[in-house]
Amino acid sequence: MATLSSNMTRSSSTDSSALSNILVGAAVEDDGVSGRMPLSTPPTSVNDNDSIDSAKSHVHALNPVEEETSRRPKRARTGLSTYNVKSLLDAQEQAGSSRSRNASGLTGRTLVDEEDDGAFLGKKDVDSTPMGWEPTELPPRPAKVQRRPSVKDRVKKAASKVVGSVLGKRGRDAMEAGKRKLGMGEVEESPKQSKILKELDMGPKGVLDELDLSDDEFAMPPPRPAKRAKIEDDDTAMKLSKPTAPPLKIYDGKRMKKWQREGLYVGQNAGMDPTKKGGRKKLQKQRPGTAGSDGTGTSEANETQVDDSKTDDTKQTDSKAESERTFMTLPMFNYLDKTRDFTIPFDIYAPTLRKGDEKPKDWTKVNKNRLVGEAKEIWEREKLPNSVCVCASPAAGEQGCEEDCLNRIMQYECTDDNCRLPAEACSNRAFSELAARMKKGGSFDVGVEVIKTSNRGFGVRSCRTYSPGQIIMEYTGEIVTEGECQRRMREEYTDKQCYYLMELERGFIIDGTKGSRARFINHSCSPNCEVRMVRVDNTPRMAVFAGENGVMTGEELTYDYNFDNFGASKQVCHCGAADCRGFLSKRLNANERKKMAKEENERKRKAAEEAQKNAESEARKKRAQTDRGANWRGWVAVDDPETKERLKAEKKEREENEKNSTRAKRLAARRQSLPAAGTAEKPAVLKKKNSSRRKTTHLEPKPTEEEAITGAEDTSLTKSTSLTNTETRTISNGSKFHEELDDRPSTALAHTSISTIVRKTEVSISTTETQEDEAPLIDLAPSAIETEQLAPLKPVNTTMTEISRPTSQGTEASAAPSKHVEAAKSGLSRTASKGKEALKSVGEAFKNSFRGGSVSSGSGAPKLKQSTLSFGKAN
Ligand SMILES: C[S@@+](CC[C@H](N)C(=O)[O-])C[C@H]1O[C@@H](n2cnc3c(N)ncnc32)[C@H](O)[C@@H]1O
Repeated sequence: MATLSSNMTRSSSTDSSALSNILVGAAVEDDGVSGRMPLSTPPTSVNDNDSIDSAKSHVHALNPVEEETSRRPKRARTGLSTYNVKSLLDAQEQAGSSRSRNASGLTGRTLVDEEDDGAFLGKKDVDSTPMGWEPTELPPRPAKVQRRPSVKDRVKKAASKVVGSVLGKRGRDAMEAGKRKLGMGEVEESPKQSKILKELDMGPKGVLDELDLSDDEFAMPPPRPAKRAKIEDDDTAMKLSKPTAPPLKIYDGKRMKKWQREGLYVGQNAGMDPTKKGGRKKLQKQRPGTAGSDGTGTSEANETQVDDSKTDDTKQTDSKAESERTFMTLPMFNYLDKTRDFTIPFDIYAPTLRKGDEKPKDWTKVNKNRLVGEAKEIWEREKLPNSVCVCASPAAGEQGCEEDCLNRIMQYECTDDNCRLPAEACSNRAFSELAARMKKGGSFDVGVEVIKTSNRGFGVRSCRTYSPGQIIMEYTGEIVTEGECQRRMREEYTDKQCYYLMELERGFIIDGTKGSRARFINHSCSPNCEVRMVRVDNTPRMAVFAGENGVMTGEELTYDYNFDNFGASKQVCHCGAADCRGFLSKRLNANERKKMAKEENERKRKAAEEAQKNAESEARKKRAQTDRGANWRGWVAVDDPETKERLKAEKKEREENEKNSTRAKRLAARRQSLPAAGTAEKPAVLKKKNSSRRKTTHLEPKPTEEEAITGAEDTSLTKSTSLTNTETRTISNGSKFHEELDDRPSTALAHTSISTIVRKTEVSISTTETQEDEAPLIDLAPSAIETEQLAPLKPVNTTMTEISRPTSQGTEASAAPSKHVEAAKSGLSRTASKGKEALKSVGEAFKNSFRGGSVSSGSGAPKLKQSTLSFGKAN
């Protein structure tokens, strides 16, 4: 067994810190090198597997068998004990637990403590080893171990480079002084800066307290210089600093919207929502009167020049729009489980078709017009001579061939043959612009896509912005004659819901069934596009142009179909415009609109009347149903003889019952107690001479159902019955009123009397007229009318005087009714039931007497004197 020496050695085979095999009390005899004392160095690192396994090695060392297998150098192994490094590590941890760890996660401290200025492992540390030995003598101080500088050290070093001579002095005062010394000048501290400096100043060991923290370091990093911004001289710098925007055009003294030529969202501002109708208006409000180029090419020089003319206002608006452009915030976690609507910022929204979006079937895309059949021959014969425009060269930065260009007015596109201006200075070359765009062929250049709408089939959406009047796409298809078009409609398209026919010019029609995307453009009464014909190289072509407000990215393209409806049926319009005409119909001029409005009003009035009538009849039906009561069994066909029989029997039974009822008996008794007709005393009112006329009107309830049924069989009888009953009922119910009437002509009175009889089922009006110079009349005494509790009724004398009326036939005509009146009088005076007949004849008499004679009044004309049918109170 090897003995332990008080000397500690390090394996000579190691010369790095990683090699930390610590040998204690090397056995000299096994060493092979007698008398040579090993160098004693402390372990330098515990980050060494071999070291960690040293305990194991120790065991091995004690075991000669195992020792054979060990790979350690024989010199180091033989008869040596090692430190239990693990224990040492534990001890070290305990001693220096408050110290910081290095990047490897371990303390980074060695047994040579920096704080102790490199002092060797002290007694305290050695005590903690389980070796059970005491160092008797400390070896000489070893050379300082080289180690990697810590982060802290490196920061300090960096700081020292910055502030140079002030290194070592702590505090900002010293730093400022140093900076002054270096000629860096005084720097004003911002509040944020001073706060951070204060924090860094804390404690005597503030690591960063000597760093120079100027305002620049807190500010946002400066924008990256443009790659090409290698500024040669001041002039170039000036030029580069100017933004390169498309030129602004001044129209009517107002600036208009700026339309750029590149990018999906050119000309659109942040904050606008192309999916909302008000978006564009809002945008225009924000930027009133801003103008822009029409999207056709202008030179860079022009752009710079026009930009110079930008007012401060425009610049401010631009910078505002710029500042509005914010990044979309990241979703917060607590929003993930909530569903809510949000608007995607306009420049993130990409109107692109997605997988699975419905695509039109039965569509053959044809991007060029094709002449079909007859059309070809006629087409070639009808070539028109070319016109030439005389437009002057435009001023710098402007374009020529504007609104007053002859070619434009004549619907000709300018070409090198008919226009003297160079292409880039001419604004009337829409189709050539379109051709250039289509040649590029990118989705931005094509600029539209076909989408499925909710209620109008397919439609077309813009994938970019278009300036007002800018060409969007050509309407192409097969060019056919009118005859061929008719034939196709009759024979080929009978089962089609949509036609894609567009009149190109007189006699020619473009059938877009096989055509470009333009055929899918839907109608709107308030459209954002228009379709125009333009002759290009003498060939008429049809194209869709942006309307006067331009078109925004994502908007659906629409134009006014101005449909001529040949058939009676009109298609309902779903454009959703505020001023929608309601149908896919023709646009009307002012007069036509007026006429249409009038007709529409009339139609509405009639519809309202009809509706009211219907409502009334419904209400009547309802009322009748509720009035019928529980015994109502429904309608029966009166044509059915069985039913008729049954109804008659029922009616008879009812009448019998009524006759035998107590009420009937009471009424009969009352009737018997009345004085006989013709012998009744004069009512009080007759004694009173009254020069004024008085009219008493009784409102009568509607006829009962029974009466109605009876009425179907014998109208006149029903009327009479009704009248009699009415009179009786009216009085017994007390539902009455009377009104004082002014003097009125006797003819009117005659009318009233007639209406009393003829319209007896509705209202019964009995009129009393008293004239001083005439015979006494029978009337109700006022007291009787006003009395609440009426005395028992008695038949009263019905006196009717002769009625004379002014007719062309003279007195003969008036004599006729008087006969009937007499008859009625006698009838009435007998019994109440016979009175019905009498009244009927009276009615007839009146009717007859008025038939065929015009009523006139005059001093010599006979007067209608009196007509009274009344029941009065017996004295
Ligand atoms: C030239 S096509 C337009 C493309 C069509 N939506 C499609 O799916 O093929 C015309 C037809 O579209 C429909 N349409 C267009 N605009 C409409 C509107 N504003 N309201 C209702 N239907 C409309 C009508 O059926 C019309 O006959």
